Amino acid sequence: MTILDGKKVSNQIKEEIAVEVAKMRERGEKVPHLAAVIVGNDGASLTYVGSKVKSCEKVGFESTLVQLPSTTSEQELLNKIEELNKDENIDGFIVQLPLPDQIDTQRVLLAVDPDKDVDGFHPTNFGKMALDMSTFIPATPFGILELLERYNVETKGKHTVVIGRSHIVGRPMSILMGRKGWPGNSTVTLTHSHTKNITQIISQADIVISALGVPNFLKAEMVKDDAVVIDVGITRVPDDTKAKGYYITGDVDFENVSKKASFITPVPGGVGPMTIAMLLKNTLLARERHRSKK
Ligand SMILES: Nc1nc(=O)c2c([nH]1)NC[C@@H]1CN(c3ccc(C(=O)N[C@@H](CCC(=O)O)C(=O)O)cc3)C=[N+]21
Repeated sequence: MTILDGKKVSNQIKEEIAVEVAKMRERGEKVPHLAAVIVGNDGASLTYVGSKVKSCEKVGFESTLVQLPSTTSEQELLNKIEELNKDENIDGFIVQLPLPDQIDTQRVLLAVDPDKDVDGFHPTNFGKMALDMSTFIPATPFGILELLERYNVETKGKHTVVIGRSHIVGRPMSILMGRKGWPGNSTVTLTHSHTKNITQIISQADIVISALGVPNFLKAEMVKDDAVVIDVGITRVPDDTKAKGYYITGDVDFENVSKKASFITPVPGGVGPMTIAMLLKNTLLARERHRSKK
């Protein structure tokens, strides 16, 4: 069994990006600038955005954190997005999800300039991804592909079962694993809350990608021997004995599933850190594209 060490690989990727940024500086070029917009003060969202900003500093990017109150109206957020779209200094930005109820997420995602959409959530970019055109691939699926690639995991002809059809993980992952090339060329089954015989389907999977958010959902008896197991679930479980008052767990019963799997991602330290590294990679790409356009 091999652990797909997202922490380690994400640090390697950040080092590679830092080298590129240092070259940009030496050439006297502008370095990439990422902005993150967060509405409200959800604890987990603040943690993620905080680590995105910290990672920017680590690789030498410029970063801007835009914090708006939870009472922000949709129009106020759209105005902020327009400002970021027009700001020549900003190469890419993200609007952290989920957004408060008074804001229509679809309208917000449509307002982001596709050339600055480093999350890859705009329909233009999502469509390009599905059509194998060059674009920004959503960071979490991109991170999973990168892990499979760096650990030389065979995906061709394999049966990949994706659990969960969210717009930011399950849906794009199902498209990417079935694309031509590697990592891809897989036969994909996308499962969700209305899937019948889900345990039977999972038992046939060579590769399982669980993006459900239900702790301990995936148990050892559900996966076949030597399966590749990717755990995208991240749940904070309240626990008074921990310093932070909670611990983090994935969808997978790691202790037992890891005994059966050929490759497996841990939580924490798996897909999460890869997500951040790939967001930085997309931002570097955005900078390079903006430069070559001028
Ligand atoms: N517009 C937008 N883009 C996103 O990419 C996006 C988003 N909204 N909303 C929420 C999800 C979730 N997400 C994570 C990123 C890093 C970790 C991460 O680094 N996790 C650490 C643990 C961090 C902790 O202490 O909670 C780990 O797994 O090791 C987790 C989750 C990005 N998302």
